[in-house]
Amino acid sequence: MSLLNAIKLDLRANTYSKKAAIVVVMYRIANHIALSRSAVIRILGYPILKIYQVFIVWLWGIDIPYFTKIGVGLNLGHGGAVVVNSDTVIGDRVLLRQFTTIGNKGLNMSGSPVIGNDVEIGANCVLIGDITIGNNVIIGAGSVVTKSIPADSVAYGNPLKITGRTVFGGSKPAHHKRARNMQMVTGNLVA
Ligand SMILES: CC(C)(COP(=O)(O)OP(=O)(O)OC[C@H]1O[C@@H](n2cnc3c(N)ncnc32)[C@H](O)[C@@H]1OP(=O)(O)O)[C@@H](O)C(=O)NCCC(=O)NCCS
Ligand SMILES: CC(=O)OC[C@H](N)C(=O)O
Repeated sequence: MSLLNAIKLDLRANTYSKKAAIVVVMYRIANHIALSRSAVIRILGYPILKIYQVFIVWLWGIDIPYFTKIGVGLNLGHGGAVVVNSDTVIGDRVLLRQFTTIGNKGLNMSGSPVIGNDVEIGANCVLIGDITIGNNVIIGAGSVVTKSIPADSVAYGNPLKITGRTVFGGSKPAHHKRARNMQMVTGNLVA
């Protein structure tokens, strides 16, 4: 997909906060430069990487390294601080809410989460280690996730409990709208 099309999808996902929209577009451009095979693009784009590092990472505290692989339609919700290890892989249309950390289990330890498509992560979560989060997963606010979560699950808490399954009806462009329209089918989670 072209950079322009990716940016269009990112902008569409971040209508809630202009700050989030700016961050995601800046990330997308910086990521494109950082991973470019062209030395010319990497050299000419170097100042943009530094601007991203200073303004987005240091000043706004949205610590998503520009090397991190993230699919299109990343939604940063309110645009609050997050920390994501650069080894993390994030799929398409993921909602990453404020004050969440995604990373490894310790200094110099390898193994960061791989997150699928259409995943919604609640505020104040911690996802650590060599784990996989399947497609269409909802992780509740304040969860500590140290184990993989299968696709189509709702999970929350510390220790984490898988409490239901996500069933999405129809196809809607904006992920957060889609999440609101979903039905959760399980014991106490019938919506
Ligand atoms: C996980 C979640 C999607 C479940 O929503 P829901 O289906 O409407 O769940 P309910 O409110 O019916 O709660 C069902 C039970 O789970 C508990 N529960 C819900 N979310 C929880 C969470 N994140 N952590 C711990 N327990 C939770 C409720 O207290 C309730 O317990 P009870 O049966 O003992 O009363 C939602 O609670 C959540 O955490 N969303 C994240 C949203 C977010 O981050 N918002 C920030 C906005 S800025
Ligand atoms: C991004 C967005 O829709 O935010 C609304 C709400 N605070 C939430 O996080 O779901």
